[in-house]
Amino acid sequence: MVAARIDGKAAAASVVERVKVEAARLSEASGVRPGLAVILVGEDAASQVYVANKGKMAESCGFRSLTHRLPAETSEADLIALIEKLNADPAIHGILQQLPLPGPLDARRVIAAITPEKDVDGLTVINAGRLASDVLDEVLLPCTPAGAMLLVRQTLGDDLSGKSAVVVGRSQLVGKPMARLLLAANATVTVAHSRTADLAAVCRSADILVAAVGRPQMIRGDWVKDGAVVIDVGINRVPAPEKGEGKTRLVGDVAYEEALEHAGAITPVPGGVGPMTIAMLMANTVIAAYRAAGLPAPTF
Ligand SMILES: NC(=O)C1=CN([C@@H]2O[C@H](COP(=O)(O)OP(=O)(O)OC[C@H]3O[C@@H](n4cnc5c(N)ncnc54)[C@H](OP(=O)(O)O)[C@@H]3O)[C@@H](O)[C@H]2O)C=CC1
Ligand SMILES: Nc1nc(=O)c2c([nH]1)NC[C@@H]1CN(c3ccc(C(=O)N[C@@H](CCC(=O)O)C(=O)O)cc3)C=[N+]21
Repeated sequence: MVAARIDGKAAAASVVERVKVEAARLSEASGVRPGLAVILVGEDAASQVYVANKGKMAESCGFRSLTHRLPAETSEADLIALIEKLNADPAIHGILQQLPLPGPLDARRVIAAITPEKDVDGLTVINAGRLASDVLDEVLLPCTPAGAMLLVRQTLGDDLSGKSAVVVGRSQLVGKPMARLLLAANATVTVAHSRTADLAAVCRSADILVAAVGRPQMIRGDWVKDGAVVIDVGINRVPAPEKGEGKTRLVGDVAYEEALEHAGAITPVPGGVGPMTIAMLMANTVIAAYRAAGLPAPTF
């Protein structure tokens, strides 16, 4: 079998088209323009790229977009003071604190300062709790699992009854919320992690295999059940001497070429889940703006 390639770039473009329409509708109904504030502390190279992409995408959606770049030495008190100012600013509907934070800054305390209604990364305890408790009409979902789930639904439909899903990774940002979304769609879900015994055998049981580990090409082709849908969340930069000295390329957590021989459908890296993450951030911002205006929010 040769797998179908799941085109995350195209799916992301269609989400962004809907976001633009919904933003225009909101502006007509209430004069509100969605506002997104991104906070970047320090100089993390990868984060710089994501932040620039997010800002460009927000502007193309017609949002007000602000990026706060703070030096790595910023104190926790100053960072939290900025977040509190943004919490109180009626022109801002979404606040995204780029992670990881440098040095002594405590991500848990910083994230906790964000008002849950503006938490477009879905990382506050309140939004994690809403997802865990099926309070889905009020939740803001983490963008990456929400985007990955859209790709699953596009491939298999909305109801995953009778399907087994394996999520490799249990982070707060990706693995755990992904498992909860698959469960909400009626899949039978297993969450694997670094302490799992015989990971290859666990993966082979999956009709839907989600890799969110952060280890380049760890999941081999023969770990993939024939016909499975493979969602590769991993973004790993590896040396690419074939492109020239010192060059790098992005690979996922799945050995893509090998997995192509087994999977029914698979997301590439780049061009899979990554673009969906940014599209879902725009979707969350427009959802937060509708709710702030007291209007029923669109669903994606
Ligand atoms: N496409 C996108 O938009 C995004 C991509 N990413 C990428 O997704 C990947 C995962 O990110 P994130 O969840 O934040 O990462 P974390 O490092 O927070 O979590 C990694 C998870 O993988 C598990 N793990 C590590 N090594 C192994 C192993 N050998 N076998 C099985 N499980 C293992 C860990 O297990 P344990 O809990 O036991 O330590 C942990 O649960 C990264 O490559 C990241 O760059 C992240 C966010 C967005
Ligand atoms: N608070 C927080 N929220 C995040 O969502 C978050 C974060 N911190 N820290 C880092 C990770 C990583 N992440 C990516 C987003 C987009 C692409 C993306 O657009 N990728 C493109 C290509 C990127 C490229 O070429 O460099 C693709 O896969 O096709 C990748 C990775 C969000 N993260």
